[in-house]
Amino acid sequence: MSAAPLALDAIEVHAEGEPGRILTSAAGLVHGETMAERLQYCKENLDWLRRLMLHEPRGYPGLCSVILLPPVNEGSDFGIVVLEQGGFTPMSGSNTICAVTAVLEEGIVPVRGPETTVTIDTAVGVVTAVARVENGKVLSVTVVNVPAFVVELDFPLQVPELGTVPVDVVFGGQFFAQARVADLGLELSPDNGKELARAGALIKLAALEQIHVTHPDNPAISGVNLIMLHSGDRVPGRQDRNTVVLSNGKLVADDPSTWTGALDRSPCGTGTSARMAALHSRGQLAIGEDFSHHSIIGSEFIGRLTGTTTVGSREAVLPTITGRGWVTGRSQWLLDPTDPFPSGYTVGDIWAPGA
Ligand SMILES: O=C(O)[C@H]1NCC[C@@H]1O
Repeated sequence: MSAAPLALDAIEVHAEGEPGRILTSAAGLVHGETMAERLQYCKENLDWLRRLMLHEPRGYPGLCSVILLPPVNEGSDFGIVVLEQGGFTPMSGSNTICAVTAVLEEGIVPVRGPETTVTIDTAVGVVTAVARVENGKVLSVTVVNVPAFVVELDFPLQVPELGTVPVDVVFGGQFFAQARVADLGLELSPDNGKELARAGALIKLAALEQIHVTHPDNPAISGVNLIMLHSGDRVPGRQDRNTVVLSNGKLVADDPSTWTGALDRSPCGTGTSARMAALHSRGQLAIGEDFSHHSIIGSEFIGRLTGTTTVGSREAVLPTITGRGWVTGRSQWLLDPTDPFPSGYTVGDIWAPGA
């Protein structure tokens, strides 16, 4: 008799265009008492699972995923660890919106009223989300994110091919380097996706070498993870827009021309949080003001800063992000013991070498 395949249940969701595969039965694979220990366990032991889900033949370059976990804090509904193409991450806005939409619409967490508050443990702290629900349908999710803070504005990053690119180094749940797209001679249009992804790859390679950042309260969270290209100074009446370039596998330092990143299809929740911290620091966004942030496909998150705080010795802001999620499918993913690709595979036509 042959051994049974590994079976993982999932709810497929997208938040303003960004796909998130919510794994509802993978918690048994993750160990650790705290969320930080669980994230570390995933990084050290479960990269095969990340690649199994996100790579071919079960995944695609634009896909993210989330492992739903039992809560570690009293009063929390569940915990999350996020699987992105570049690795495991502690927090993600679009993926939190996907997870909250999935658990409420599929009855994993009960709907407690037309405004249901869900409390989520992450490795960067407790995040709450308020879902507006009508007849079982989640209309929108407001994520009350962890504090966001600026590390440095206009850091002069030396980027091969692009020259000196001023970037804001900012934390919004993960670390970002954020550049004005005009400084790269590019425009934020879906048709420019390849050029934007390539510029993001070049900036990320440079950022990994030249920018060294660590979260003051959580030394395990370090290094620039994502690159945002944005529309620049906040100008009244002009639409604020951005794209975040997601690492698609390993960056190949000696041959960035082969790199094939994917752009976040949503306006990026952690990126929008970080962007609001930079705008606030520049005097371009007040506490309590709505910040309408559009993605490369024109979808929108509404961000808002609800107050200020400190993180370590840094001034920080308290961001919320509101967006919508839609369930696109229910799935069960199998891994047969005889499958010759137990952690999927990638091919250089659509993936980075070494992904
Ligand atoms: O919304 C966000 O924060 C994200 N979307 C995909 C990658 C980032 O984690």
